[in-house]
Amino acid sequence: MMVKTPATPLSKIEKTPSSTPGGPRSHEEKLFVTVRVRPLSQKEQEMNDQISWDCTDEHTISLKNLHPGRPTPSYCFDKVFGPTCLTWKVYEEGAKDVALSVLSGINATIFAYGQTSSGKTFTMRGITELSVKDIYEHIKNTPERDFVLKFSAMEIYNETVVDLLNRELGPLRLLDDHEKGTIVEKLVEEVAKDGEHLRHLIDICEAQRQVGETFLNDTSSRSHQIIRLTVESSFHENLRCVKSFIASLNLVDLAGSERASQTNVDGTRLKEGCHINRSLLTLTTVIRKLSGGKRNGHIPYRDSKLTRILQPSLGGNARTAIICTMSPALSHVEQSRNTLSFATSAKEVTSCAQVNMVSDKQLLKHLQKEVTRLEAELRSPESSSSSCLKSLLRERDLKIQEMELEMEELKRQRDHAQTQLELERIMHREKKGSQSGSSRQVVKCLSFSDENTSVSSASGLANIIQNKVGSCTLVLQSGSSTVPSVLVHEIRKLEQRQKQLGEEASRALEVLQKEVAYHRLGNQDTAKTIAKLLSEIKDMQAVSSTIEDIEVRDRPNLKEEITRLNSQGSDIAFLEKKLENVQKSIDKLVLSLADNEESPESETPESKAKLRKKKVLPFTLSNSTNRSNMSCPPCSPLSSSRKVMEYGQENMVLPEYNDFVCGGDVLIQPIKTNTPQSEDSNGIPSNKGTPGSCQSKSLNMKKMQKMFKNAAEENIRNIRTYVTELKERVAKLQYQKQLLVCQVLELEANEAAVSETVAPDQSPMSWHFVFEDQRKQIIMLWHLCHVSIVHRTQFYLLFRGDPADQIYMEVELRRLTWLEQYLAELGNASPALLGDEPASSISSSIRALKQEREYLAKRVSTRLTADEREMLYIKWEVPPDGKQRRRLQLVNKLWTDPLNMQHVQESADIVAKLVGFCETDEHITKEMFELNFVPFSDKRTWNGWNLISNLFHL
Ligand SMILES: Nc1ncnc2c1ncn2[C@@H]1O[C@H](COP(=O)(O)OP(=O)(O)OP(=O)(O)O)[C@@H](O)[C@H]1O
Repeated sequence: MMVKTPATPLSKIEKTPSSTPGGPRSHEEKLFVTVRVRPLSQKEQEMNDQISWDCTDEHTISLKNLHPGRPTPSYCFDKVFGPTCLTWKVYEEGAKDVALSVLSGINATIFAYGQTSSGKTFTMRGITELSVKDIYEHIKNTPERDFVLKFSAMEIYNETVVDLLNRELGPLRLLDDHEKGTIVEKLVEEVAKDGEHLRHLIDICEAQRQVGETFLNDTSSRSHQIIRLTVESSFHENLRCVKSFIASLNLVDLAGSERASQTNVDGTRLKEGCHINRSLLTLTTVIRKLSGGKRNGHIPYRDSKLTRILQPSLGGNARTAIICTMSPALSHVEQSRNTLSFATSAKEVTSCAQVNMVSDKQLLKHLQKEVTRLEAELRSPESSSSSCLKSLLRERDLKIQEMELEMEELKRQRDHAQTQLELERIMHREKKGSQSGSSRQVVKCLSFSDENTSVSSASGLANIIQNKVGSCTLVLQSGSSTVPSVLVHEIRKLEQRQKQLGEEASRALEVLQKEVAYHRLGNQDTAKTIAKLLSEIKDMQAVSSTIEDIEVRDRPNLKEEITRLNSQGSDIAFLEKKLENVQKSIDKLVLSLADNEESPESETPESKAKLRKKKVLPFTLSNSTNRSNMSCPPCSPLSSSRKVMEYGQENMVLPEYNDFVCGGDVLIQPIKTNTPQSEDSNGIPSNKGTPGSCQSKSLNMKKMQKMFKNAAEENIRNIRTYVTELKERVAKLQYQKQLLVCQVLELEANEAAVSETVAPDQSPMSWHFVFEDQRKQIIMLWHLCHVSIVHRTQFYLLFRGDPADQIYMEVELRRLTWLEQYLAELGNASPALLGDEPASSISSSIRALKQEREYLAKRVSTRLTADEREMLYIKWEVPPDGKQRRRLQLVNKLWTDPLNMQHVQESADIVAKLVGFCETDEHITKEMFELNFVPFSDKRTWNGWNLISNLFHL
């Protein structure tokens, strides 16, 4: 079956093999990388800053030739947008294609990267707005598909993930889901009703975002923001849901990638800077590693929350567009070059997007969820469907009450007529007694509805009846005698009334009889469904017990166990299929029960509408909170129950239902409405089989309805409980299987890691990359953990990338990682839990570092010449503020910018000079770093080391 392509032209998407019908196929493509240069800002203009970049053509950007004679670096990208370029163009040419992939079931991510104030937020706002507009436009133009849009948004601030729709939730955890990858626990997902609602949600998130003022940007975004639009779409053919897609579009506005020292940061801002840059450092590392080919060893996605969340977008199952923003100003040249270098790496990264079709299994899960939700709704007293059922029952009760009242009225009128007739008879007898001898006789009034004996035939009577009504004397004379017309008229009226009463009573009775027959049919249907359910459950029991048998067997080893469990997959799938059938049957049962309760007479247009709505519910794909139009059509149960209803309404044959027994009681006796009425000894018509008996039948009817309902509900309850138990068993088996798979994977991973450490199979080139990477991480961790700068210097200068350094690097990295986590935990723990001791570890480290700097500052005058000092003061921009302060200021600037390798190198050189360390010093050996951080203790040779040992006694 062909999937219709979207109406809006999605040129590239339609061409990709991934969007071709017939199943998900992956499509490899490079990340789409563009660069946007903003105009000079007001501040930059005021400071007479120069424009230092040329957008040579729409793919190339080059640094202006400031030093004639030297070569000018230039960079090529998928697109380069100059300062005059408007956002809609950036969207059209740099993001639209990727963004709209989400409509074809392909994950997409667009993110903006660049230093603070380079225009990331400015650009992403426009891109988000235009994407939303196009997505809704597409939905409007594609009526053959049903769409549901879900919105969520999060912020990563200081390595903490927060929900931007509900900050109250506090920090959110990241969980690993074997199907979906990393998921953010408890992240609120809101269904967007329309474009306006979506924009409102985006505004809420904007307002919630952490913004702090930095030197470069008055409204600097200090956090990474991810807006996620999840699009579910399904395509229907002949009222059947044929294909469903699900994909997410991530719109990511990263925090500034600037160097901490450049943003005039301290305190809180500095801490932010470290975290922001740590995330970005990991992002850079990930991109760099991916750009070198995926086989280039381990990709450290897990090193930061940002990269964990964006993992699928970084070389995974997503199409990705990166917009790198930059300032044109000369003062930001270094940062802009960093940005361009990041963009250059990103260009080489390949992703492998595929169409995400909702598999039958997922659909089944979804439907099961839906069933559970509906069941919960049914159980809850306030649920909509149960209140709907209740109102139907109320309607039914009212109808019955009305009918009972009507019967009462009919009975009353009949009694009244009989009394009148009786009265006339008595008067007639009196008259007869007083006029003995005359050939007069009382006209006998006839029973209800008996034409042969009706009073109408009395018109030809020859008898004279005299009666006195009020002031009139009514006389009926036989033969030629005259009959007063007023009396005849009265009698006819009575006759007519009698007849009407009889007819109305018959009609009322017929209605009740139809209802009874209708219930009987409904019951047959219910019984059939229950029988079918029981047989299905038997099947399931058989499969389930087979699986359980296998479960208790001995397990030779994990791998065999996995193979065995995999072979059980089909059994589990069979069980799941069966479960689905049972669920459907239950729903059918519930529906047919509801149908059966619906009397044909009480089927008002409103109740019909309710009924229709109810029938569709179990087959709706989305939950009730989704104002979804994505529903599968009503299926088979409806047609059968509808047939029953039609039969009940039109073709009902009044039953031979003497045999209709419920709980051993014969509930209804056969009633023959056209049987001639019998008379009692006084000639008064008998009540048996007359409308008078309808009241008691109506009561029986109510009783019967109740019994029906209770019995059916009890059955459904039992079946549901059983199905739930089976579901739990299946889930347990699945869980055990996953657990075992995880164990095996972990074992394999450990084995691989061990073999890698023992016998590194790395080329010198790849070791060089690993070394660089690890060194950067170590430098960042030293900074975060307030490690002694003497230690940093010694380590930095000793380990320069020799392959033999690998083990030392590994050990240092592991220890620092542990240390950082330990400090972070201390930072997060409540003071009550900490007591006095550990909290002081952090501050004592900071104190020790301060003392170390003071100690080194004292050595500035002894270890450096006046010229050397002066040069350093100029180079490190230390103003002449008194001797001691100047020296300390210089030392305080050392080792403060962990991202700037030049700064790190120069800091290390100065500290080495101050402590008299040289790499060839025979007392300082690499071995001393192998097992612990407390190094060589000979103070004579290495005066700084006594401080270091304090630092690591945490
Ligand atoms: N292309 C552009 N045209 C005109 N003005 C721009 C452009 N890009 C950015 N700006 C302006 O520059 C300023 C900084 O932009 P923006 O806040 O988007 O930077 P940012 O990179 O998100 O910064 P931060 O990382 O600190 O949040 C804003 O006043 C914005 O309006």
